This record gives sequence, structure tokens and C-alpha cells, in this order.
Amino acid sequence: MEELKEKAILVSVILTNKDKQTIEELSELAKTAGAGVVGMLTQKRKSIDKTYYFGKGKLEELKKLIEEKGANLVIFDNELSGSQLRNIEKILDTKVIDRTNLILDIFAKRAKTKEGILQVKLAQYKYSLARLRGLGISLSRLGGGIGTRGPGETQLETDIRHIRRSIVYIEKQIEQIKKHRSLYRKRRQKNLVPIVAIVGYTNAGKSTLINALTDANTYTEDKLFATLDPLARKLRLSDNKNIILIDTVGFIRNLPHQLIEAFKSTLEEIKFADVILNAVDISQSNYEEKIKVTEKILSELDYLNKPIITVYNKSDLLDILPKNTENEIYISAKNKTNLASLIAAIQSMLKQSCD
Ligand SMILES: Nc1nc2c(ncn2[C@@H]2O[C@H](COP(=O)(O)OP(=O)(O)OP(=O)(O)O)[C@@H](O)[C@H]2O)c(=O)[nH]1
Ligand SMILES: [Mg+2]
Repeated sequence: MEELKEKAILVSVILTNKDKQTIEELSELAKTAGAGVVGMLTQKRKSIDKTYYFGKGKLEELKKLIEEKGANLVIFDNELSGSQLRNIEKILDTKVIDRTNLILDIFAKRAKTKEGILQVKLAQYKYSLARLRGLGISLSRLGGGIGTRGPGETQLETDIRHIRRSIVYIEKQIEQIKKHRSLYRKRRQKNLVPIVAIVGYTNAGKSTLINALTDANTYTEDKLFATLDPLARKLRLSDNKNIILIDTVGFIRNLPHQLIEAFKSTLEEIKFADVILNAVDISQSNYEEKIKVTEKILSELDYLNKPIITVYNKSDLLDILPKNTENEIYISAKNKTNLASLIAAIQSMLKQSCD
């Protein structure tokens, strides 16, 4: 029997001209999370409405669209505050979530290892805490003092306390796992095996590439965030030297900061890389923007000073294959095209960084 899907309407408030393509990505995210997209609504605005995020007229239009399409979920491309979520939900009488929550949900579904699960939980708790705190402020603004201390507020306080305690508990567990991880790393470093980390926008083909280069059987899928946990695989080069290839979680524009925070220990694997491969899906028209997103996240993590090879993947979908340069290699991980050039580029980059 087919799974009963949530029927979602996507809403995007466009504040700048650059925001155009994000609703398509939101649609991919919604599908990855298992929702069916039944409608889309966009609005251009100069500024954000504090109470409803966007205009009230548009909100009425959205309500009609929900009825018309029989939708039971509304997903906002923009990040909403706790009180905005609540206000919109009240008017629409339908579940409302924002992009951050959607991404967190996908991560929660994908997480398999203990560390992955803990990291996602941590991010989700931090997300909830921020939303609840916002509500706390808006509730206390309703007047404060006698009469406003209803059971609702008490419940809110209990919830906040519970979440805070859970956060501390999870952080301790993650710290423990981190220690184990660094032991492994030290052992690897002792063996002086160079590390090559594959990073890049989600769905660029990172896991396919690691599979093509080694006999790893990493999970790949034409969905966003197929990989959450870093996977290390040994690759023996022609000179009989080994390198370690590391697959990493995919990046996305406006990656929720709670997730970057929570996944810092996983992303730390990149810190110990000798060379970074930035995998890019060259078949996408906006691939340059995606390179920038990856570079921005790398720079936020302070890893941009490492030698980087840009690996233009999916070049089988191009009509003409552009020429490789020293740090730009065109490959097809799927067809295993040009992998020898990529390995040669890695070797030469490693040599340079050792000299
Ligand atoms: N045409 C073509 N498709 C490819 C190529 N490499 C990967 N793909 C497809 O692109 C999709 C994503 O591949 P993955 O390897 O899962 O991508 P990823 O970067 O690991 O994605 P996340 O783990 O979600 O961040 C899959 O459907 C692959 O089959 C390629 O060289 N050519
Ligand atoms: Mg992957």
C-alpha cells in the first residue's frame, strides 16, 4: 500500500531578487521528507511582517489554496519565529513548519549512527528552545502579573527546563563520542596516511564518487542529504601508498545554524584533511552559486585555507567536456570517467603540501 503522504503547500517570501530558485529546492526538500507538493505560493515583499511574516491578504489567499488543494501542511521557505508560526497556524488551522524544521526532519529521518542521531536531536532541541523562548516573550507581553500566569505559561516553563536539561545531557554524550573519534584520528595520523575529504552541496555526487574510487558501498540516492555520517575509506594509489577518503554530510544554502553547530564534531573530520575535494554537480545551472555556498560554509568552519580541488561531477550530462586544470577536474563518478586525472591531481596536490 502506498504511504499516505502529507499534502504540502510551499510558501516563499522573496525579499531580494536572488531568492528566486529557492522554492524549487524547497520542493526537493519536501519530497525528500516524504511530502507531496500540491501547491506553491510566493510573495515579493520589501520587509517581513512581524506578526504574520507576510501580508494578511496573502494569508487569506493561502487559506483558500489549502482548502482547494486539500493540503494538510504548509512549509515556509523562510525561517519563522515561534510567535509567527503560532499566529499563522491559528489563522490557517493547518500545520505550519519552516525550512529549518523541514531540514531538521530530514536529518532526523536519515540519522543512523549514535552520533548522528544525537547531533540531530541536539539541533532539534535548540531549534525548539529558540521557538519556545520567543513564545515566552510574546506571552509575557500579553500583560504579565496576576491572571497571565495560567497553566499554559507554567507548561511552557516546564518544557523549556526539560529541553535545557536534555541539551546538557546530549552535549555530554557527544563530547564522549568526540573523544573516541579523536583517538581513531590520532592512530590514523600516526600512520601518516594522507586524508582527502570530499565536501560539497547535497546531491553533488560525493558518495557516488567515493564508491567509484574505492569499493565502498556507500548509500547514494537522488534525494537531498543521503549521507549524514562521515565515512572513511582507504584508497591504494599506483605508487602503493594509501590515502583515506572521507565522505561528508552535504551542504545547502542557509544550512540551519543549529545543524552546523550540532554537526561540528562530524565536520571536524575536514579539519584534518590534507586536501579537500569540492564536488560540484556541473549539470545544474546554478552550480556556481552552490560552489559559493560550500566555500562560505568552509570559511565559516575556518577550513578554506586548505588545498582544494574542484571536482566538476556529472560531466556526462554536458555536451562538451571542458579541459581540466591543476585544481579543476571534470569527471563523471557514475560512468567512472576521468577518475585517473582526479587521482593524479590529488597526488600532485599532496606532494606540494608535503614539500
Ligand atoms: N548523471 C550522473 N549522475 C550522477 C553522477 N554522480 C552521481 N550521480 C547521481 O546523483 C545523485 C546523488 O548522488 P550521491 O552520491 O548520493 O550525492 P551526495 O553528494 O553524496 O549527496 P548527499 O549525501 O545527499 O549530500 C544520485 O542519484 C547519483 O546516481 C554522475 O557522474 N552523473
Ligand atoms: Mg552522500
